[in-house]
This record gives sequence, C-alpha cells and structure tokens, in this order.
Amino acid sequence: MCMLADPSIKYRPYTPLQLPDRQWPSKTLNKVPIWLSTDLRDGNQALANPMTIEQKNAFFDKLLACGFKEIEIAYPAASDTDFGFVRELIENKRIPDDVWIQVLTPAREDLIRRTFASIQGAKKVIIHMYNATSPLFRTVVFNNTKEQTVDLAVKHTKVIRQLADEYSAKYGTQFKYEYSPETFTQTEPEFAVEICEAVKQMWGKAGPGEDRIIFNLPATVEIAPPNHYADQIEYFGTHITEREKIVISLHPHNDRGTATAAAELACMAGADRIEGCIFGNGERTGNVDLVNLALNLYTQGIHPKLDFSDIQACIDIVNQCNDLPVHPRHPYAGELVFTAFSGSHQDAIKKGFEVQAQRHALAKAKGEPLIWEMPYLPIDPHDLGCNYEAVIRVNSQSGKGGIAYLVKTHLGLDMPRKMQVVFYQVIQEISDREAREMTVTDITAAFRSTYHVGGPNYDGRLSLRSFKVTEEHVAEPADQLSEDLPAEGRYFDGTISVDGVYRVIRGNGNGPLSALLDALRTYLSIDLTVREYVEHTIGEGKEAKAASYVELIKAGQNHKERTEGWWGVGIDTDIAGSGLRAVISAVNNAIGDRQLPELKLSVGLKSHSGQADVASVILNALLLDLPRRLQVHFFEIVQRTAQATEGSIDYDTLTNLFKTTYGFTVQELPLILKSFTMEHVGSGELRSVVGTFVINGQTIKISGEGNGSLSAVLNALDPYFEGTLTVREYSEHSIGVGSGVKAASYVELLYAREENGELKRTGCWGVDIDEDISVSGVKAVLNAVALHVPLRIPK
Ligand SMILES: CC(=O)SCCNC(=O)CCNC(=O)[C@H](O)C(C)(C)COP(=O)(O)OP(=O)(O)OC[C@H]1O[C@@H](n2cnc3c(N)ncnc32)[C@H](O)[C@@H]1OP(=O)(O)O
Ligand SMILES: CC(C)C(=O)C(=O)O
Repeated sequence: MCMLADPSIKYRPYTPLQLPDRQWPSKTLNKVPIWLSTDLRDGNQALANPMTIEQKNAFFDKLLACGFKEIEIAYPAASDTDFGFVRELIENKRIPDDVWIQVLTPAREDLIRRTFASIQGAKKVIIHMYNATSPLFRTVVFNNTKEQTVDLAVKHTKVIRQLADEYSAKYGTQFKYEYSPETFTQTEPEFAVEICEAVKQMWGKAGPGEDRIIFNLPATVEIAPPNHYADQIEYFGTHITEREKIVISLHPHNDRGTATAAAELACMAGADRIEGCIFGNGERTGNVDLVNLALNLYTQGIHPKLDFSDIQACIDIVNQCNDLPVHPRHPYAGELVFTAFSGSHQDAIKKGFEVQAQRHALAKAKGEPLIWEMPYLPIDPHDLGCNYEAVIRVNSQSGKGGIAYLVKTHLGLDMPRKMQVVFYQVIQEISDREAREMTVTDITAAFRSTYHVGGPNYDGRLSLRSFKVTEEHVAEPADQLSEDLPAEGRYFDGTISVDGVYRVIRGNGNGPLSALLDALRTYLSIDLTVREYVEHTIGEGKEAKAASYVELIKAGQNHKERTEGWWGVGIDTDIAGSGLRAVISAVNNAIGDRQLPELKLSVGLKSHSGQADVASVILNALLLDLPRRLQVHFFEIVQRTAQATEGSIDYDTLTNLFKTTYGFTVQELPLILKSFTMEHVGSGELRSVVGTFVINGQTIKISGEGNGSLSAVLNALDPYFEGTLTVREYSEHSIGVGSGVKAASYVELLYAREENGELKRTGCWGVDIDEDISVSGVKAVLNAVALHVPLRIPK
C-alpha cells in the first residue's frame, strides 16, 4: 500500500495567517486585472519540446489578437532560440507600440547582461528578475541566509537599474521592473515584504501609474487553499510601503487544482495583475488559466479586455504550439462543456431556449438588454464563436426534450408533446440496442424514416402523388360523379401509391383530412380517425412551409381514452397539403405490414368505386393520370363494353380499350402527324403552324393560324372537314423525371356540324404523349379529330 494510514507523519499542513481584520472576504470581484501571458516563457519552459521560433511567432500573434498588452516572450539567457526569437520580434518590428514585452532573468550578472543584449532596440520592456526566498530554497538550493538572499536580489537589481538606464539612453527604451520573490507562498510574509522593500529601494525609480514597480508574488507551488493565498496578498499589500507605487502581481500555479480560485480571491485581496497561460499550460499542473479567469469575469457582465470570440482558434494554436490537447471538460473551451447528454439537462435547456426567445423578443421591443439566463449554460456558446449544434447530444441517458430540440433545430419541426414521447421511444430503442451516442444525423434519419418525410427515399407503403381538395361538388355533364360524392363538405380526389401500385381514390368529409380518411376507408379498408392535430409554419416569407402533425386512432374509439394512436408528420407549401401528408404518414405507421385490399375492378352499373379504380388501372399500366372528366367519359365506355360480360373486364382489355378509344399511341389512324413547325406571329399573341400530315393515306402540307398552338392546328385542318372544332378542355402532366421525362396531353374537342338540317355537337377526347410538350398536345388533338371527325381532301 502506497498511501499512508497517517499522512501527518509525512506531510505538514500550511501555517494559516493570523489576520483578524482581513478585508478581502467581503469584497466583490469587479475590476479587470492587468493580464500577462507567460505562455512563451513559463508555458514554454514546461514543454517536453520547447517551441520553435515559428511556433512562438504564431503564438505571439494569437496573443496579440486576443488583446494581451503584456507578454512574457522569453527567458533569453536560456537558449539561442529564445534569444533569437526576441531579436526577431524587435528587428522585424512585430511588437505593437502599446504592447510591453517581458523577459525573465535569474539574479546572475552574466545572464542579466545576456538578457539585456536580447532586447536592444525594443520600445517597451519589462525586465523580470527572480530569486527564491522561502526557507527551503534558502537552505537547500542557495545555502543562503536571509541577509544573503536579500543581498542577491538587491545586488542584481542594481545591475538591472544600471543597464536599464544605459539602454534607455542608448535606445530610448521604456523600462518597467518586475521582481519575483520566487516561492513567495512558502516564504515568511514579513520576509517577503522585507526583500521587496529592499529591491524597491535599490530600483529607486518606483512611481505612480506607468512607473510602478511590479512585485510578482508567485504561488510557485500551490501548497494551501486559495483563501490562504488571499491572506498572504492582503498582508503584503497592507505592509509594503508606498503601495501606490506598486503593482501587485499574481503568478498562481495549479498544484491543488485551485489556481483560478486563488487568483480570484487574491484579486479581491488587492492584487492588480495576473500572470498565467491560456488554457493553463505551465510547470507541472500548469499556470493559472487566463481564459478561465477572463471568461469568469465576462459571465459576471464585466468585459475582461481580452477577446476569446474565436475560442477554437485559441485551442488550435495551443494544440499546435504546445502539442497538448485541451481537456474536453475544460471550462469554456472543452469540446463537451456546452453539451448535455442527460434528459433532465436537455429538457431544461430546450425550455430555456424557448422561454428565452420569448423574453428576448419582449426585451427587444422595449429596448432592454437581452439577458442570458439559461439552465445549465452559464455562457452563450455563440459569444465564443461556437454554435448550438453540440449543446444537446443524445445517448441512452437522454430524454424526449433533447431529441425534440434536435429535431426542431435541424429539421425546423416542433413536435407536439405527445409525439415527442413516441419518437423518444424510437430513439431510445436504437440507442439502447446499439449502445452508442445518437448523432444528429442518426436522429434526423430516424425521424425521416419513422414519419416518411424527406423525399422519395423515405416514402412509406402509402405515398401521396397528387391531390385536389374541392369545397363544391363539381357537376359533370352526365352527372356521373353523383355516384361517389355527396352535395356538401370537402372532397378529396387524389392519387396515392400503395405498395408501388397507383390508386386513384376519392372521399368526402367535413374537412380535407376527413375526406382523405373517407377515401382510405372506401378504397383500402383503412378505418381511422383524427385524435390530435397541430400545425405551424416553418421559415418566413416566400420560403415558408407548413408543417402538420396528426395522431390517428381506430375509427369509433373514444378520443379521450388512452387507446393506441399513430403519429404522422407532413410538410408542404400549403397547409392543406401538409395535413394530408401528415395523415398518410400516420396511416403508414398504423398499417405496419398489414395486407391491404388489392385493386379489384368493379365496373357494373352499381359500382361505387368504379371510376377511380378504372383510372387507377390506366395510371399503373400507362402512367396516365386522367383528368376527372376523362375518367367519367372512359368509365361510361368501360361500362358499355363490360355489359356483355356482366361488369367483368380484365386489365389488358381495359388498357387496350383506352388506347383505341383515345388514339393513344395507335399508329393506324386516318390522320397522322409527320412534321410541323410552330411560330409566334404578329406581336406574339398568334401562333402559326406549317406541317406535313397524312390524311387518309395522302401526304398533305397544311398551314394555319390561331390564338394558341392547338387552335392553329385546328384552323389548318379546317378545309378537310365539315363543321367546326373548338378546344373544350386541355390538360397535361409530365411522366418520369430527368432526361427520360415525357409529356402526356389530354384534349377534349367540341365537334359541331349540321346533320339532316340539325346542329349536332359531340365531345371528342384524344390522348397522346411525346418528349416535346407542344408535340404531345398536337398529337392529342389529331387523335381526337382522327377518331371522331370524317376527313376529306378537297379537290
Ligand atoms: C519558477 C520558475 O519558473 S523560475 C524560471 C525557471 N526557468 C528556467 O530555469 C529555464 C531557463 N533556465 C536555463 O536555461 C538554465 O537553468 C540557466 C541558463 C538559467 C542556468 O543554467 P546553469 O548555469 O547550467 O545552472 P542550472 O540550470 O543548473 O541552475 C542552477 C543554478 O542556478 C542557481 N539559481 C537558481 N535560481 C536562481 C536565481 N533565480 N538567481 C540566481 N541563481 C539562481 C542555483 O542556485 C544553481 O546555482 P549553483 O550552480 O551555484 O548551485
Ligand atoms: C519566475 C517565477 C515568477 C515563476 O515562474 C514561478 O515562481 O513560478
């Protein structure tokens, strides 16, 4: 066993100071200290591989960028690299006029002279000399009495004073003198004061303001709790003479892990300046961390006069120059410090962001400051150049709040509370099963596949292809629709894909959602009803979209009972579309892998779903999404054809019947298009067509003009038939995507002519496809003409 049962036989406790009237505990930290970065000296000397000149240069630039005005750049007598770096900075004029460089030297004349040699030509220099003053060092390292220790400091201060005067005269250098009674915290307090008094006297130049002498009182080794350091600083500050001519500087090391606290309490005790390193590099456990100290002030609403707006750049420079990582839990800078994995933290942060957004909106309107008040986050990550992306990360310890926050942040979807609970279980199950953190990508992918949003890759068994919701019942000439639709409410008329097969479905209800549910009940025996519905917009202005969330339950169940429900999400440019998509999404979750009724044709006279089913067959076979009036027209034809077979007709017969009825891709018609050109004429409103057609086997060149391309073609055909032809309905849609896309055109012409002295009118439909949309329209017109209008070639 290594640790002693009674450590008091080996370790002595520190000796507390008797300060009956100590003041610092009732002080508040509200003053920004003078910062000195010793990254390039104390930080550097603690590295296994001290920095190269290039690394020191990069680090120096970063310290300037952060706003440091005092930087200890080297121990010039230590190495050619340190000496050379100081020379390079000076010779290359890389030190801004308002920045003091500081150089460290021991109390040895040869090394002091070497140190001065390094700073020739510099504008502002702090010469920093140290010698250890504690009993242990006096006896063990120097073998000196107290008097000899004072003498060492005073003698070398004298050398420094002489050289400083010489260099000021020769180079115009402005000097400050810093003296460190090294191991101050282990030195008798009265002796520390005594030696500093002697040094002050020998320096002889201490004055107020810029002329103050700096007494740097290091916790070379941190040996006591932070309050003890504060006591020592208060003692020093109240016992040294000419306090106004002195800068009391701190140099805390972190051996007990309390350097930050020690520095803060010591500032309360009167210190003016702090030496440290960014992220706490330095001998052993490091110097006090200046980022930590500065940001502690910042979160109290005090600007520290150091800028860590791009904290990652500081981390990078430290990684690169010190070859040391910054701990993931490091205050303010660690990779995980703005991250919550646990459910209750995430929940509080999510709520915090929501409430804060409202609070900030109010404060903004009133012109009041936007105060940061966030559970678990003492600082806004944005202020340090970080984003909120990593604030919430999800694993098996997480709850619904955090997951909902990520879905909201990354997909813009604000799930209703009950849905959050359901989706949380989905994520929890994956996280538990795979025993790992769920990344944002995992969560958004799981959301998309659970609710079938995000494009065709996430489609469920059912997906909505196209739809129309109407308020009024659309009256048809033959009033064929009355078989399907009642006279009031909302009507859903759409095409969905069911396990890859297209189905044309229709229904009606009080609103669009119930109309769709009615259609699903009629055509697919899916009998569900809405228990909860919520919607919101995503984004603003032209880019705005609607998001809808719906929970479905089995039809006939009590909405208030805790019965099973299925959630769905829909996003669309319009609110009706998003609601319908949400229903389809929820239906997908409700049906699971249950078998759905297949498309069965029933075209008898009493058929309820016949029109839509026939349209479904054509859609699946030919990819033609028939306009509503054409569905009606074709259904009549199908019914007549199937009369002989008592309403029974197979898919192939039906498809062929469609082709021959509308001339769709039929080759041998009395009117065939060979070629044509269509041009704009006049000021652009008119179209002119010139083409070669085959009429009754004879190739003929024809030409004509009209308001549009279809009427131009009809006018060109005028000489070849009796009566008139006008366009009654035209529609088109694309088939496929990308380079293989085609256009399908549907046209209904009204053919009027006199027969036996009577005016007769017939509606004639034609359908065709082509790669070129204007060609498909012309071909559809020609099909309608060829099938219904007797053509003749005039002599
Ligand atoms: C708490 C601190 O961080 S203090 C700063 C510490 N930083 C460094 O030491 C880095 C740079 N140091 C060096 O490069 C070398 O130590 C040098 C160039 C300064 C001196 O090197 P060397 O002459 O080889 O001596 P060494 O490194 O062994 O130092 C020990 C000697 O210096 C003396 N010494 C130690 N500190 C001081 C001081 N502040 N003033 C005067 N002498 C000192 C020791 O008593 C010892 O003397 P001795 O040889 O007579 O017994
Ligand atoms: C040189 C002094 C200030 C020092 O680095 C220390 O005591 O830690």
